[in-house]
Amino acid sequence: MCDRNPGTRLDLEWVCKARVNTQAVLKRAQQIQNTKLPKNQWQAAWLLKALTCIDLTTLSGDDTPSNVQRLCLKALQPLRADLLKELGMEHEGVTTAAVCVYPSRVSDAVKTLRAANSKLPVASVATGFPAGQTHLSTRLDEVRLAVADGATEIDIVINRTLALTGQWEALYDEVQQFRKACGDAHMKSILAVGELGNFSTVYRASLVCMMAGSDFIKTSTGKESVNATIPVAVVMSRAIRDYYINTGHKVGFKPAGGIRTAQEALVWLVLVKEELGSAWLNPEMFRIGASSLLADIERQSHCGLGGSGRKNKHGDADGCSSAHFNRIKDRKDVYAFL
Ligand SMILES: O=C[C@H](O)COP(=O)(O)O
Repeated sequence: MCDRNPGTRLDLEWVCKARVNTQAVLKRAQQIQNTKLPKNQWQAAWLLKALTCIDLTTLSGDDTPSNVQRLCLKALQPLRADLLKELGMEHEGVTTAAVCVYPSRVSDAVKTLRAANSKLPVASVATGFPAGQTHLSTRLDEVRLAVADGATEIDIVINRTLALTGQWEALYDEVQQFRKACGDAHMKSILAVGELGNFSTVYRASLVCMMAGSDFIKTSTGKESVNATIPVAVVMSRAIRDYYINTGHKVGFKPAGGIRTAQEALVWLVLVKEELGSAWLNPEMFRIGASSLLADIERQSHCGLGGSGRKNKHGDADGCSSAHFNRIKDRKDVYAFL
């Protein structure tokens, strides 16, 4: 990950005066959703970009060492070898950005990745995920234990009660303590936007989390009834942009929850490119938290490369003729531009 956000003092005047124009946000979100998505030779490159920004996640009550191991191995080899070869990326070490698990599964992930000689980051959710309704001392211990087990990224959930009741100083103080407990581990702050009521509260909570030193702000846990949406992402991106303009510190953005299709992933890339710019379009500054997006990206990459996802009578994947290879040979360059 890139340079850390050191945070700033709590600027309560900025936080309290901030108002979000709902109609303007919805209009902008609509424009982004109507943007023409990349097709043909560009699409595979964009999908590859999306794939490298995924925090490949499993957050289930029935997680076990073996399904975490499988998740890690998938994160290390997220795309079929033949598809990578078609993209000319077979020697580039393409992986997802990180794996993301519950605190009690961190050691399983670390063990698997170490055995594979990989430095892929392990992210742990923490602070009473998903609700955040445990005592502060318990939430802080959870962060410290996950770091001690080898997590290098911590996805904390914020205390929604404090945000909903406008206790910004208390929220700032808690998030600062989480950041301290993280030590060198990078901290992503989950706002759980589906529970924050309105866009102004989302914007204010985003500012407070960034002022308290969050390295990323993240939309959702994936467990609320409303998770990552484009309008809320417009609001959070504007907060990131405003914070950057005012402080010079870049904070990353992580939509998460309910992102399941390659098409949706492309819209998220468009949003980041349009609202934050290309400097954010990389795993250092942008992540997609997702448990089941990868399968569709793999499927669509194959289709985007001319395959139908079916095998022909010789058992080869459709659409992988040598003429086809020639048509796509510049995709590696395309990828480099994104
Ligand atoms: O942080 C990541 C989310 O929990 C993933 O949500 P999802 O299972 O809806 O993809």
